[in-house]
Amino acid sequence: MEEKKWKAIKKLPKIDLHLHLDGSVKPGTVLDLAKTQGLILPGNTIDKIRPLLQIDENCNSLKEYLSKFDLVSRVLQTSEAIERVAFELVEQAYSTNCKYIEVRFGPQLHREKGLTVEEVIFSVIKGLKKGERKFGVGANAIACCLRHHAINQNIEVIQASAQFIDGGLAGVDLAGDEASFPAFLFRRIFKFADKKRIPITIHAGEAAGSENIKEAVQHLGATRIGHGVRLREDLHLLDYLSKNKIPLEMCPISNIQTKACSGWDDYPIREYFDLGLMVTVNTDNLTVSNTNLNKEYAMVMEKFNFTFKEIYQLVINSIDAAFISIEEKQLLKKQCKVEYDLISTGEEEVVI
Ligand SMILES: O=c1[nH]cnc2c1ncn2[C@@H]1O[C@H](CO)[C@@H](O)[C@H]1O
Ligand SMILES: [Zn+2]
Repeated sequence: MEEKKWKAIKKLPKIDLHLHLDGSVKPGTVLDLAKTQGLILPGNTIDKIRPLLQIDENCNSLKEYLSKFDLVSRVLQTSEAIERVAFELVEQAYSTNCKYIEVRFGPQLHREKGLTVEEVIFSVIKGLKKGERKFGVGANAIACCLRHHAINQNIEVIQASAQFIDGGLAGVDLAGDEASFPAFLFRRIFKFADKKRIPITIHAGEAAGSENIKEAVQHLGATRIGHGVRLREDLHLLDYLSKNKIPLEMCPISNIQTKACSGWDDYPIREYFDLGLMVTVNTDNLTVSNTNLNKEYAMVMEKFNFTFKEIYQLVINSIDAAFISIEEKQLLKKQCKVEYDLISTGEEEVVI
């Protein structure tokens, strides 16, 4: 990419709405945590541990991608560790000039040493808020139900989440192996979340077809869709999402790695944007996908010829899609506009 454009992308104020905590732990922190916890990992240098946490170009499916979360999970079983990685995630966001993040995690995945669901959520929020204060990056949590977990485990997540709503938790999600567990299996769980008035986003149309997106918006109460790459399989549904401004949290680099489509040439982000869908750009997992928000935006600009003005529209879409109040959105928009005006003429061109 041209140096001038890359500089502009780095300076662009950005938002990340789809970012997993466990998939974004720095390799050095994994080593550090293992050392303090007295755990022996299959590698004791960053060079040895990084490939065990990161997907390579041979990844063939979401299922394979998800296997990269096993190792990191071993060090994320204490309140201190969880709080630390949440704090560091805000710091990582700050380093790419990201102004607001929503961080998702599966509370049930951090209970091997006896933490309660509430304690896990509390630790994540504590770390995020500490980071928010230090780096000036807004940060809220999203609790994930897992597709392979029992109903009562997922109900527990919703129940606990309800206690933290407006106290640092912005919503709930459904994550995990989409190909093996279709969305309709989770109606009861998300009816319950809806009843508790918790905002809902659902991973759908990533490793399975558009029927999961339909189910998510029609029956699970989703007001946002995680990925939604396969929405184009159902044009009627596409029209519905477009008319109702239901945002897609697209994660380009991860979507290519998990084979949500056959490759960059086949990635529908430009098509969706032009059709008026509320497209947003996100990272998914900083470590597993070896990505950051600058890389994601640069990729979109380069591969799909987005002008700088269109790129900024993607940022505005993210603010509109965020699970925050109208006042908070207005504040973020003001903050972003000031920085955007410094790097753009307002036309297609970029000025630095
Ligand atoms: O792209 C994805 N699709 C579906 N599930 C995912 C993705 N990335 C991560 N997770 C799952 O969400 C859990 C909580 O963060 C992770 O442990 C992983 O299993
Ligand atoms: Zn995800």
